[in-house]
Formats: sequence, C-alpha cells, structure tokens
Amino acid sequence: MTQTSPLPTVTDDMVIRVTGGRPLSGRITVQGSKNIALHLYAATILTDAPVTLLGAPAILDTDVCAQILTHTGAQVTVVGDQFTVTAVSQVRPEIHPQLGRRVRTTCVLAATVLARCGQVSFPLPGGDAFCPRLIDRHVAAMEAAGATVSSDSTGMFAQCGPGGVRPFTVDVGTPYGPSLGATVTALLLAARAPGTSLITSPSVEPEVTETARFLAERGVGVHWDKAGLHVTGAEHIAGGTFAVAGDRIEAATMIMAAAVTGGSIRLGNITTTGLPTGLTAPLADAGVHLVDAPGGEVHMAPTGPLRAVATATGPHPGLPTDTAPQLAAMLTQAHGTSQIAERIYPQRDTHLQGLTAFGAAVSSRGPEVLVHGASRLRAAQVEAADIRAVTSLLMAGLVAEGTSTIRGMYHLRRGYGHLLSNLAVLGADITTIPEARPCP
Ligand SMILES: CC(=O)N[C@H]1[C@@H](OP(=O)(O)OP(=O)(O)OC[C@H]2O[C@@H](n3ccc(=O)[nH]c3=O)[C@H](O)[C@@H]2O)O[C@H](CO)[C@@H](O)[C@@H]1O
Ligand SMILES: C=C(OP(=O)(O)O)C(=O)O
Repeated sequence: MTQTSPLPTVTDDMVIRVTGGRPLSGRITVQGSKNIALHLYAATILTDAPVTLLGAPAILDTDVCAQILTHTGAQVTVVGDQFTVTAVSQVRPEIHPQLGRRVRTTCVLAATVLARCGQVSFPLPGGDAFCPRLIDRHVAAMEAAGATVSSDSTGMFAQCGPGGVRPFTVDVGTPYGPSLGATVTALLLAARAPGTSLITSPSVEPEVTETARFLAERGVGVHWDKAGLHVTGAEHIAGGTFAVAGDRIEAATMIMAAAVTGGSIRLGNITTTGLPTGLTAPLADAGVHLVDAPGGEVHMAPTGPLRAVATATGPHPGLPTDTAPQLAAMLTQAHGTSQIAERIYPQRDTHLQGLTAFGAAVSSRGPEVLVHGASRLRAAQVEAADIRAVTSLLMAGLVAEGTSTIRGMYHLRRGYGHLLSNLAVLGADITTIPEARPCP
C-alpha cells in the first residue's frame, strides 16, 4: 500500500504540534535501520567494485555519512532508497573535520580509510551528547593493527608502517559491555589485513553481525567461536547489492506509540526475530503482545490496561538502550511503579525533564529510571535534547490532553525519515509549524 504524507517536508527550525487522545491504528513500513546503515556505509570504502545498499534510510545521519564518503574520493549516488558507492583505491586520508563531528561512526569510518591507505586524520566522533563518547577501544584496535595514533588540537591522526595494517588481536570489552563501534572498527581493519585477526569480547549487536555478513559475502573470512570473532583479510573485496535490515528501534518506537494510545499497529519490513527478546519480553509483561503475520509483518493487537515492569538495558539481545526513553513514556500509562535500569549509558536520561513537564511521575535513582503510573498527562511545551528523547516526548504528546509543542526537529531528522508522516497515517493529530519568532 502506498503511504501519503499529510505533512510538509520538515526543517530544523520547525516545531511539532500534537494533540493527544487519538488511538493510533493501521499499517506502516519501517525504514532501513539507521545504525546498521551507518556502519555499512563505512564498510563500503573497503570494496573494490560498486556496492548498492538497498533500503537505505533517508535521514540526516546517512546524508552526512554520504558527504564524508564523497570527501574520501568515493563516488556516491542515491536513487530513492538505493545508495550506491564506488570507492577508490587512492583514498583521501581524512575524515572531513567538520562532518566527522556530526555522526558517531567517525572512528569506524577512519578505520576503513586507515585499512585502505595506511593513514588517516579524523575528528572526535559526534552523535548524541548524553554521555562522553569514549574511543579508547577504537584506538586500541588501530594500534593493534600497527598504527601509531596521536592527537593534537586539530584532532586525531593514525599512521601505519609501509606494509599498512597487519593482522592483530584486540579486546573490545568495556566496563559497560562489548563496544559495538569498536568491534566494527576492528572488523573493518582486519578485513584488509594480510592474515587472520582475533577480536575478543566482541559485540553481537545486529550492526556488527550485519557488517560481518556484508564482508563475508564479499570474500572476507569471518568466523565466530568462543574465543571471539576471527577475521581473515581479503586482498579483493567484491561489490554488489546488500539490503539494510529494518530499523528495530523505529519499529519498537511505533509499537510503543500505538500501545500508549490504546491502539494497534501492523509493521512492514520487520519480523519478531528482528526485535531483541530483551525488548519483546518486557513489552509482553506490560501487556503488549507481538505476532508475525504473513508477508514479513509484525502485528500488535490492542492491549488491555498497561502493566508496570522492571527491566534493564543491555547488550544484544538485551533491551536496547535506544528504546529506553520510549519505554519510559509508554510506562507513564502503566499501573504501578516501573523500573528501567540503564546499563550502557548510565546518564542517558534527558527525556525525564520533558516527561515531567507533561505531568508524568518519573525520577532517576543513579542509572535507574522510575516511572510511577498511570499518570494523567496534560499538554506541554517541551524541547528534546537527543534522538530518542524526541520520540519519547512525542509519545507523551500523543496521550496528553490538549495540544503540545515539541522542539528538537534536528534530532528527529537525524534518525527518522518518515516518523511524523507515519504517525499521521496512523491517525495522530500532528503537524509541524514554523518556530514562532519573537516580535521585533
Ligand atoms: C552495546 C550498545 O548497546 N551500544 C550502543 C552504543 O553504540 P556505540 O557503538 O556508539 O557505543 P559502544 O557500543 O562503543 O559503547 C558502549 C559503552 O562502552 C563505552 N565505550 C565505548 C567505546 C570505547 O572505546 N570505550 C568505552 O568505554 C561507551 O561509553 C558506552 O558506555 O550507542 C548507540 C547509540 O545509543 C546504540 O545504538 C548502541 O546500541
Ligand atoms: C544515540 C543514538 O545514536 P547516535 O549515537 O548516532 O547519536 C541512537 O541511535 O539512539
């Protein structure tokens, strides 16, 4: 079914206006995963023939990454949701100093350039600023692969010896669990190293396993066992097409948005196996049941009253940290006290202030968020500080009595291509308006 958008194209200076009280119902298609696409975009620099990613999400972050790839000398074309890259062997050894600060995969991108040409300069990564984005494991992987890594006031610089990257062993564990990004950094370095590398304590997030599958299909040796992830580099890495998996975070967001309004939803481009059990189990405990339907769809039927749950974010297949702010919004309508412990980014709680403005009874106790429900939410004027906080606050607006305004369009545009129009298709009373300017 073709979806139509009742909303104009949004820009950063627009404000979301939402009137609560309408149950969402209907079918939408989930976009390609933001976070999987961002890691695959980096991997394309390693290939020796054109690569087309199918189902690439049309979001600001992929746009920025496409510009970073172009800056390395790659030829990039985008037709609809097909993203084609023709990398070059003579790569410019630089991740664009300004653009690199806008996305979080900067070190991953730098690793591919380093693997390709033996040196790279790069800025510190960007992405959401709810916690410092540490890079010690990325640097450890580069050093293990033979690079000398230094930094000065202009950024970071990595330089290999004359032979380029060499096979290595590196541990990518952190006090918060395996690093997703550093696992991909190590994987991409190893993909071009002449021999077999070992990555210990690797992350098994879908971003990692999909990037590994992409490389394996193109001639890189990839083998998982108890010791970790073994990668045998290839001299030639083939091109061809690869489909970006559906966005499990957007799917989770839409399911919880439907549930909090007392509605129901059908989602295309995702199956229940694409949703981690650490998410589906607390949803089921809260009364939100999901089933697979023919044609590769997930269906959620209307639920009874929502119930409180106790859960914690964690590495895959745990509850994704990127769904915790939305879960908190949903649980404002659950009876009882819910607990969500944040184990990946202990200070990721920028959504709490906004939810409180709607009248939600939420608080934090160290890394644990407590939600006392069910609360009667009333319209509020709020501003979101990051990408999942914005959808958390939008969900509150969908429930609240009256008309709310939500600022933070930049964060929404970073990660969601069609979220507002999808909500409108499902029946939400939602629109975007230009930011009101003070009278002169
Ligand atoms: C395992 C996990 O859930 N990773 C999340 C992480 O990925 P991302 O790849 O951005 O971050 P990592 O997985 O590397 O970080 C996980 C944890 O390890 C720490 N760390 C990381 C790298 C490093 O060199 N040293 C270090 O200590 C981080 O501060 C963090 O506390 O943020 C993304 C954006 O929210 C999420 O989509 C990912 O799901
Ligand atoms: C925090 C997120 O992404 P980023 O690291 O790109 O800001 C996210 O996807 O929820």
